[in-house]
Parts: sequence; structure tokens; C-alpha cells
Amino acid sequence: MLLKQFASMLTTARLVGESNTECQNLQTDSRQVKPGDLFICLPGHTVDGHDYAEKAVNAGAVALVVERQLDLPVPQLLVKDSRFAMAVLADFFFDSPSQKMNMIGVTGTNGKTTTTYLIEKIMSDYGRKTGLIGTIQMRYDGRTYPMSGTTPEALDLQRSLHDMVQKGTDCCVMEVSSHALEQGRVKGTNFRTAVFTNLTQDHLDYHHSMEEYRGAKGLFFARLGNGYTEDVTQRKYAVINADDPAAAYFISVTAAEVITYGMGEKADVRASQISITSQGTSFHVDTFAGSTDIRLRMVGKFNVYNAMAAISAALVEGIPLEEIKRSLETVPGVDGRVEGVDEGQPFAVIVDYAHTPDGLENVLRTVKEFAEGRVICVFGCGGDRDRTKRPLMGKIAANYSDFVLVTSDNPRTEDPDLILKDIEQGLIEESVPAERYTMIVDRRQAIHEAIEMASPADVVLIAGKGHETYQIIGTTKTDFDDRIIAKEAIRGKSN
Ligand SMILES: CC(=O)N[C@H]1[C@@H](OP(=O)(O)OP(=O)(O)OC[C@H]2O[C@@H](n3ccc(=O)[nH]c3=O)[C@H](O)[C@@H]2O)O[C@H](CO)[C@@H](O)[C@@H]1O[C@H](C)C(=O)N[C@@H](C)C(=O)N[C@H](CCC(=O)O)C(=O)O
Ligand SMILES: Nc1ncnc2c1ncn2[C@@H]1O[C@H](COP(=O)(O)OP(=O)(O)OP(=O)(O)O)[C@@H](O)[C@H]1O
Ligand SMILES: N[C@H](CCC[C@H](N)C(=O)O)C(=O)O
Ligand SMILES: [Mg+2]
Repeated sequence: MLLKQFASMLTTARLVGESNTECQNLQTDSRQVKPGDLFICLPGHTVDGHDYAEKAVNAGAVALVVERQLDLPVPQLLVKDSRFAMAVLADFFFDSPSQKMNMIGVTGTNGKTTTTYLIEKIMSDYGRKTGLIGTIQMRYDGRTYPMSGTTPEALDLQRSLHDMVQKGTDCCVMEVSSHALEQGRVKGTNFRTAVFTNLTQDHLDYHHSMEEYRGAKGLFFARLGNGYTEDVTQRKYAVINADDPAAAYFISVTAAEVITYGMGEKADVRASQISITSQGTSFHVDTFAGSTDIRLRMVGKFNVYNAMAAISAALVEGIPLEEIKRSLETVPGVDGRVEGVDEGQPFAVIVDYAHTPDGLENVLRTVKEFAEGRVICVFGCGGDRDRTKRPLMGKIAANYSDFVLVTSDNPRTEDPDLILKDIEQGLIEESVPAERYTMIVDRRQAIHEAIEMASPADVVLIAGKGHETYQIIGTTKTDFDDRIIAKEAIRGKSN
């Protein structure tokens, strides 16, 4: 594609140099540049891509997208905002893939991965060729791809969506994080349905206040189309958890048709008669398209919410409620979410991905509902992430468990001991006696000790890392899987 064609997509951009330069591909990372690339200079949070433009040119970049003109011998497209330009150019270069599929996005503090998995299952069981993008992986057309975060950068996202379209995918369900919304990673992605799960504390290191965090999530609903049509396939839907205090805000910022779900009388999709056992959760659901009883194989009231979000998104795709029920009832669970580790031991071991105060409270409440013995909780908090959630999670762990083992969860570049101390602050504030908790920096040791102390009928909950297969200490990622360590500990248990 010629540089002038890219330039034509940005009305206020100024092209300096040879406009007929042929650009083979788009790139934002100088380390990945190939000869013929158009290199987009992004000012980042840690470094400025403009400082790497020279390296990009040396590696073969034939032109640049810049916010300020650089003294380099290649044509340059001067733009006001290179992140915005990236979104526009990526959409253009990859031929607007999100307009060729039904795009369903899920945002919220907790439950995004679970909800996207449920939607993907329903859609594919119904015969739709479905793509999935999120924390655990990206998958489509029978293949899976690893992810480095939850929501890809605009350029990577459009490239992946384009490939999905090429492979015949007709619908894509993806997690949309608040970071992604704030950074414009999904600008240009034409969503048909935007789903909101819940809003509770997380990421205050990045968003600074709950209001700012809510505002970032609100962008998803505010950007959801603003035109109405008789054509049902072109309509836009905001699927909102009516029981969350932020619901009214999201409803107020969207122009799309709102579908609410929840436990209250007024919700468009309502659950009632909820019954939870250690084997699963059953409930009755009333919707605008009929009523039914559903028996999930997943435990936890929060999974009833995730299921209702999925039901709502699937109903607007025209999938009959009975088909939705059939699919939901076959989902065994999601990798690393309330996942049992079973080596035939007489106590339960559960690995879960709860890494926020609300997530931890929900999973502990659920575990308490069916625990016949003590609840032993192993957890930690990520380094280089929201510090203020640490004492809150300490309090919650203490309030809902009989014994707490505070340990490391990806300390990253922070001192692991100090992270543990931040968590301990919450336990101290709750006046938890020293014999009810311990602090063990080494996560493997903490898991071994938790399992060593378990008696028949106890439940050991290992929270925070779920599906993760690594521990990040400093900038080094080493193999670490809670499930494997737990199995190892169960097999080596002395009593
Ligand atoms: C705070 C944040 O979101 N940062 C993201 C951001 O990094 P950044 O702005 O710091 O980028 P940078 O390193 O300063 O680089 C700026 C530019 O210079 C370029 N560069 C850099 C170095 C070089 O040698 N050459 C070069 O060209 C980079 O490619 C980039 O274009 O852009 C990068 C590229 O897209 C992301 O990898 C990075 O995610 C970091 C690793 C991260 O940890 N993000 C987390 C917080 C995140 O986004 N999480 C959410 C999930 C949260 C949830 O669960 O709710 C997610 O969606 O993943
Ligand atoms: N609807 C929900 N409400 C509250 N907690 C939930 C809900 N769904 C799941 N959880 C808890 O949160 C954990 C993470 O769930 P999930 O991975 O689905 O969330 P996520 O929003 O994708 O997280 P991330 O922000 O890391 O992508 C689960 O292991 C469970 O403990
Ligand atoms: N998407 C979340 C995942 C947190 C998982 C936890 N294991 C951690 O590393 O803090 C984040 O990046 O904040
Ligand atoms: Mg997720």
C-alpha cells in the first residue's frame, strides 16, 4: 500500500517526503521491523517510540508515522496522535475486519475470561465459526495462540481479526480491559455487543480513582454506535449487570439498546431459585425470549452472573434459549477458575484466579458454602500493580478463612517481602491472631505447607494465579503452575 493511501485516511495529517513510497506492513516495535515496513512511533509509558525510529529505519523501515518531524532520511506522516493514527491505519490496512464479523466484547473487573468462554461455547455449539481473544489465549479455526496480556494493541488486534476473517470466522468474542479502553487499543473495532460484568476495585495504580476506572470502562459503551436500523443484524447492544452500582452510569452513556441481567424483578434476563453445591450451580432464568432451568457444572453465585451475561449476548445473536441452556450445561469450567486438583486426597484443593478483593471474597464465600472442614487460603498480590488492594485482600482472606498463608504472586520488580507486609497490614487491622496466619515468600513452600496442614474435609484454596504457568520475579519469568505444585504436595504429604 502506498504512503499516500495511508495519508488519505487522516484528514489533518501532513505528509513530508515521497508520497508514493510502497509500505509492505505496519510495525510499532523497532525490534520487529522488516524491510519495507511503515514504522509508527508511539509515545509509551516507559519509553518513546520516536527514540527508536532511527533503529527502525536502519532495520529497513521505509516511512514513519510521527507526532513530530524527525531528522531521518525517510518520508514521514505527521499526525497529532500516533495511537489514534495506528488504530485508523491498522483498520484500513487490514480491511476493517471487525465489520465482517459479529464482535462481542466483555469488560468488567472480574468474570471477563469466564464470560467470553461461555459465549464462545454457545456460539460454536450453534454452528457459528467463533474466535476468542483474552487473558488465557487467542483461538480460532482450531488453533490457539499465546497472549502476553488480555487485550492486544490495536495493530496486533486488527491483524488477528483480519486473519480470523480469512479463515472464515464469522463471530469473535473478546475481553476488553480498562487499560485497552484507556489506551485506545479497541478504537476502530466495530462491536455489535458490549457486555459489562461488574466494577470493583482493581488497577488503581493505573486509573488512580474508581471514578477514573469507571470512566475508562464507560468508553466501551459510549463508543458503541449511534445509529438505529430496521436491520436486526446491524443493531448494537449494551448488556449490563443491573445489580452492579455502576449499571446506571453505563446505561446513561450508551446510545445502544440496553439489555439488563441480574437477580432483580426488572432485569430483562433474571435468575432466581439459585442453588449451589460443590458439584455445580442450578438456577431458573426468565428472559425476553422465554424461561428455563439451567444446571451449571461450575460453582459460585458469580458464575450465575457470568452465565446470565452470556445468555443475554447469545439471545441477541438469535440463538434459542434451549440451545443456550444445552451448551451452558456442558461447560466443565474454565482453566484455572475454581479448578479442583484431585489426586484422590480426602480434602479439596482448588486453584482459582481471584486476584482482586471482590474476586477473592466471591470465591471464598462460595468455598465456605460447601466446605465441611476448615478453609485454608494461600494467596498473594502482584507486584507493580495496585498496592491499595493488598490490605483489603488480607482482610477478606482472614474474614473468610480459618487459616491464611500469605505468599508471592508475580512480585515483578517489587521487593516480595514488602508486598507481603502490605497484605499483612490488613490482617493486623482485623486483629487476626498470629496463630491464624503465616507469611511465606516462596509460593511453592506456601502451597506445600497448606497441603501439609490440611485434614480430611478441609478445603485448600490457592488463589491468584489460576491458569498461569509462570512466576515473574524481577523481570525473569520461571515455570510455575499452582496445579502442578499442589499435585506434587499432595503426593508427598506426610499424613
Ligand atoms: C501500562 C501498559 O499498559 N503498557 C503497555 C504499553 O507499554 P508502554 O506504553 O510502556 O510501551 P513502551 O515500552 O513505553 O514502548 C513505547 C513504544 O516504543 C516501542 N519500542 C520500545 C522499545 C524498543 O526497543 N523499540 C521500540 O520500538 C514499543 O514497541 C512501543 O510502540 O504498550 C505495550 C505494547 O502494546 C504493552 O505491552 C504494555 O503493557 C504492559 C506490558 C502491561 O503490563 N500492561 C498491563 C497493565 C495491561 O495492559 N493489562 C491489561 C489487563 C488488565 C486486566 O486484567 O484488567 C491487558 O489488557 O493486558
Ligand atoms: N462475575 C464475577 N464476579 C466476581 N468475581 C468473579 C466473577 N467471575 C469470576 N470471578 C472471580 O474472579 C476470578 C477471575 O475470573 P476471570 O478470569 O473470568 O476474570 P477476568 O475479568 O477475565 O480477569 P482479568 O482481569 O485478569 O482478565 C475467578 O477465578 C473468580 O474467582
Ligand atoms: N490481568 C491482571 C492479572 C493479575 C494476575 C495476578 N497473578 C498478578 O500477576 O497480579 C493484571 O495484569 O493485573
Ligand atoms: Mg481475563
